[in-house]
Amino acid sequence: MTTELWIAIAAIAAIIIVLLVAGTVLYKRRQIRLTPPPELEKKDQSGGYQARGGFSFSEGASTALKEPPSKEPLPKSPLPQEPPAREDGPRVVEPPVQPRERTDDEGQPRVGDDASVPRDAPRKPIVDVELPKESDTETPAPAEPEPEPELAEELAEPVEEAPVLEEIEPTEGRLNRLRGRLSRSQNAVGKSLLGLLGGGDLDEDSWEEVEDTLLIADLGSATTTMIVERLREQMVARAVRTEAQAREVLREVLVEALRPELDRSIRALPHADAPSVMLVVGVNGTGKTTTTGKLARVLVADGRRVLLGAADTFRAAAADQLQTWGERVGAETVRGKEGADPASVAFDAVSRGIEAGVDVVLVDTAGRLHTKTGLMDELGKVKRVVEKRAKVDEVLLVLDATVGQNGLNQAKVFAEVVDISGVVLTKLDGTAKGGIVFQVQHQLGVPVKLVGLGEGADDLAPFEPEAFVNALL
Ligand SMILES: Nc1nc2c(ncn2[C@@H]2O[C@H](COP(=O)(O)OP(=O)(O)OP(=O)(O)O)[C@@H](O)[C@H]2O)c(=O)[nH]1
Repeated sequence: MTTELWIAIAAIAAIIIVLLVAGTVLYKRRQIRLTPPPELEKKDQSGGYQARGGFSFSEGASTALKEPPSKEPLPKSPLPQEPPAREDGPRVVEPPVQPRERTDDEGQPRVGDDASVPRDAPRKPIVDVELPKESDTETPAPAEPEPEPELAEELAEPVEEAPVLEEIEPTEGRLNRLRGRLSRSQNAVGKSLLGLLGGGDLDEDSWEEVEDTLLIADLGSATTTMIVERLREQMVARAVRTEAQAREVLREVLVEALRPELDRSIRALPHADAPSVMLVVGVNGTGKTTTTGKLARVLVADGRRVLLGAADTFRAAAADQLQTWGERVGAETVRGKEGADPASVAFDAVSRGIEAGVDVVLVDTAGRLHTKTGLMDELGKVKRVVEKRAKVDEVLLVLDATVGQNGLNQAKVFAEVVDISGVVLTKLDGTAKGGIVFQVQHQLGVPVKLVGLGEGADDLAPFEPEAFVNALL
């Protein structure tokens, strides 16, 4: 072999070595390799959902008050009239407005379902009993013999005790107290994300797993794609090399996806000449009545005078339930007869609220609505009619976090019917799919303002993106 040939072989070998080195360097630059921190950090396993503040209330845009109700009769929904009292003893009166046949699809009706019998059927007629005149009460009734003492005890009507006003838990730092509730359900998502992003090389398979984790947590495909793209982009741009850096990027990307800049204050502050008016809407069973009650407590604790309107007239128990919530904090409840026009009850409640000079009127509406037209008629009318008396400042849509995509589809229909201004995500304590928060905001275009984290009276907290993500991670 000649010297030239040896030189040529050596040159080729040198070129191959240079190419190999350059290739490896380029590959390593593109590859995200995370090195674990030198010492394993001892982390608070409970999630650490730390609330920085309490509930934030604001005043809605200025309101144009109309004339008092006597001057402005309701065009379409006259208030249910009491039948005139008759002198000839007790009689049976049919309810003034017959409730329509409603579907009750295991308590979770879906938009578009056909009508069927509601869960509370059959309904009892209302017995109208003539009240004794004042003069009658003074003369003892002679006919009935005195019952035996023990029997008298049994027959005695239970004495209605004045409701005892409850202590309301301070609203400040409420998320902090409820931290365990949220973290129990959300931990799985956070842990698997950190597990994926915190260990070794991030190849295509790892990113697919990240995507799957987000999808399983109910973030939806659009939000998932957006988050994964942003994560990849940020990890490369910031040359992330350690687990701590990865955690920080993940935290920032998730917070950003929750749009912390949105106004999440509850428009509950009164106007100069009228109370603030809030409608609580949503499919039945999502927690509307409970949320209305919890919100009333928060407002009372904040020193506000609250009036409740039980416009869910399809189920007598719903009005009872709301009234009980009101009594527990000393708030008056305006209710109509079962099956009455929800719009007229809502109108009545707002009128009463103006008359009584309260700060805020919370109206609980019915969600047992099955066709979009029915929903439009019902809910649209409630809002229109109420606005004859005062401006509606806030329409809160209550959404059950455990229901997932179906619940979101229903929510979209509500959002098309009334302009919702905020979402309350309930039952976040009972699901590992808290990712619905991301989707709700993305798809409905309104902020999640409150979260329900339990069945307890004070298990309602303001939603704070940063606190939520911190708990997640
Ligand atoms: N775990 C949990 N349960 C909740 C939460 N919010 C409400 N609930 C429960 O959900 C159930 C339904 O709540 P309601 O307030 O009656 O629901 P609704 O939407 O008013 O229902 P209808 O009156 O039938 O229209 C009740 O058992 C509540 O205690 C929450 O944040 N967490």
